[in-house]
Amino acid sequence: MAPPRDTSDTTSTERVREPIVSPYMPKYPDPMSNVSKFKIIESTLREGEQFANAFFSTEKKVEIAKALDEMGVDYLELTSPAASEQSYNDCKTISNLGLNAKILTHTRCHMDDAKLAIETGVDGVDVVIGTSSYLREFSHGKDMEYITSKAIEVITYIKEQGKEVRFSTEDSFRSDLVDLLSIYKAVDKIGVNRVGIADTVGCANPRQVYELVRTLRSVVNCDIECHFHNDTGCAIANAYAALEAGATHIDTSVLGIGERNGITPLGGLLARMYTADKAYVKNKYDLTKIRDVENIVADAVDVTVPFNNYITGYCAFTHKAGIHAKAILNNPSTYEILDPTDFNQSRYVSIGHRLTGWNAVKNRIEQLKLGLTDEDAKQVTQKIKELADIRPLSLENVDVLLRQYHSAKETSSHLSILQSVVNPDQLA
Ligand SMILES: CC(=O)SCCNC(=O)CCNC(=O)[C@H](O)C(C)(C)COP(=O)(O)OP(=O)(O)OC[C@H]1O[C@@H](n2cnc3c(N)ncnc32)[C@H](O)[C@@H]1OP(=O)(O)O
Ligand SMILES: O=C(O)CCC(=O)C(=O)O
Ligand SMILES: [Zn+2]
Repeated sequence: MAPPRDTSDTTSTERVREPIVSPYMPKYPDPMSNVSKFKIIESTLREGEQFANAFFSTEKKVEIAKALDEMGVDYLELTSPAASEQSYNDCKTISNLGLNAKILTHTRCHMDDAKLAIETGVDGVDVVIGTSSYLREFSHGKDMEYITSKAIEVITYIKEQGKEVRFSTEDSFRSDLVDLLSIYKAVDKIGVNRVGIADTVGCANPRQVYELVRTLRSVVNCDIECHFHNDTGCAIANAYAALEAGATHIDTSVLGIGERNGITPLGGLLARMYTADKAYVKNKYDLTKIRDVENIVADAVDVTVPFNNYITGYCAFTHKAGIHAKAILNNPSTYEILDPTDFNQSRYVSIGHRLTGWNAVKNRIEQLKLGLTDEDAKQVTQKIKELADIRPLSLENVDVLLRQYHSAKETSSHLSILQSVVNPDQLA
């Protein structure tokens, strides 16, 4: 049994933890799995610009690019230079910042776009074209034969310019498997750096992702990038399944912003991967910067960080029910898989409500150094519950109650103590 821990401060983040051995990790690691050596292609400045609210000035793009670079993301993907003159200039500006992250831009499978991309000085080009029957018929109108020969022409050109190149099939999960494997094989043969799988409409589930990536892994030698939309809530799980199956790169955006309801969020992916390989994630990425990056982006696109956001949601590390609170105060690992201190976040134990328990209240009494007994803690807990049945209490309300109980105890007989403490209206 784990020994009890120091429980002194409900907001303290300085606690020693047991090493966490996840029961879900395979006993014998799969050599094809990349959960311990993945790379992040951060696409806030490409996919994120496709979010309905997004308008990024050059200055804002530079600020976001620098913040993501400081966090340690491997790549930054930028909007196509074909989109507008400013987009073209922004590719140049960000390529010239001298960041550690490699700079990519994202283009159609077209020579004109590829040439523009090269002009901007990016490190690499992410080329994409739809292969599903929907997109072949209603988007670009090209058949697989045309797509394959155009892909070979564009990839060859980009490689000749000494740049990194990735070829991706849009709407991969609604594309024909034979078509997919044949085109990936063809581009792998001519030395593409990565192939990409895209769940453009967010229809895939983790099992389908695992199967497709595993199959592809046995067909190509190059790296495999994956891009998941979140329409049906699987974007993080799909990214994880892809890495387990052998994908090497995952696309993210800050807060998941993108077309419709977006893609795999950077913070959510890091939370998931931290659980799988804490050392890799902590050493590679500066997790303490997640909140700052999210605030910059939330502010830029005029949204608030969701209350239940991974890591940074306002209640992500708040424990409420009495049973949870007691155990958390003894050992945070009981109800936390993420250590808030690793993310520069604080843990809170909420006590001003009807679900509270005397152990949590006792912890607060100790913090306030009121020197009450366990019996006192139990009695005052009952009073908190009584008041909180009418409305929740703030921590300040609870503190007033505890201090009043403490002074009443010093001056009154035991039985009158609880009658002398405030009623909820006085706590307002
Ligand atoms: C799933 C994704 O998110 S993919 C990335 C999406 N990103 C963007 O669209 C970037 C922003 N886009 C733009 O600024 C514009 O759409 C541009 C500059 C790319 C093209 O603009 P326009 O020339 O006015 O064409 P429009 O947007 O109406 O239609 C897209 C054109 O690209 C073609 N096209 C679409 N996808 C591809 C592709 N992957 N490869 C090659 N051509 C393509 C279409 O056939 C169509 O060509 P058309 O002019 O012969 O009809
Ligand atoms: O280039 C890619 O792989 C992904 C393009 C995209 O945004 C999508 O298909 O949703
Ligand atoms: Zn997308």
